[in-house]
Amino acid sequence: MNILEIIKGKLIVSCQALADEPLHGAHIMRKMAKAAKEGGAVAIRANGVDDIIAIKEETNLPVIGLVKRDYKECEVYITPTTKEIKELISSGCEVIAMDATNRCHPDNVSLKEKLDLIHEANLLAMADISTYEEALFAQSLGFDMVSTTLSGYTPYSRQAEGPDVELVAKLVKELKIPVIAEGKINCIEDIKKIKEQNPFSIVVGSAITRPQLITKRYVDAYLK
Ligand SMILES: CC(=O)N[C@H](C=O)[C@@H](O)[C@H](O)[C@H](O)COP(=O)(O)O
Repeated sequence: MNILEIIKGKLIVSCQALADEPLHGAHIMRKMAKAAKEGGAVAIRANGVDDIIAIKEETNLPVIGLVKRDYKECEVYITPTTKEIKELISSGCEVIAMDATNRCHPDNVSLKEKLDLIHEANLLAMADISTYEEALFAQSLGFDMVSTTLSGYTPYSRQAEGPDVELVAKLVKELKIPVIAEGKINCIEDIKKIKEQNPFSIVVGSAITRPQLITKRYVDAYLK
């Protein structure tokens, strides 16, 4: 079965912890992914080659891979250059997720050239976008799917708590390629609202795999 068939109508869990987060480390992310699989996740979104290899070894689930890396004077950090794409191609992931926002990338390589690199390796490409226009552009370039990952994380996109339900709805209506709903889906109510828009699949991250943020929500609710 190809990955699109596997993820259609199902939950993907993002298992990520950066170096400054308590759960950082491939030995922990592999267990997080194992727990997600036991709970019914059909694929994992993961950051960095070490985590991807460990997660694949532990779960054998399809992986949407990315490499988060900061470059000087550049806001783009999700698979920002061809260097990260090449790392991911050798990682064993099935899909490569990359920033497809309308911002300057650290290298002078166009999104189209990066996309071609992914397709030449026989992998699928996910465009992480923040607006409707960026999604349309990604589709016109030939990306295999778009994800609303970056809504709220670019200065010009919607800034609000909770998932961007409106963007998901508009993308599902207007786009021909699969639309993945991702970002700020923090509770069961959010899942219900998003599901009504009929996205191709849903990604949940922090609400499942970042216990420091989960704890904070409970602490805040208790202290308020
Ligand atoms: C904005 C950004 O850098 N998002 C990252 C993308 O890979 C991850 O840190 C998120 O956890 C993921 O998108 C899932 O979203 P949420 O954790 O809100 O469920």
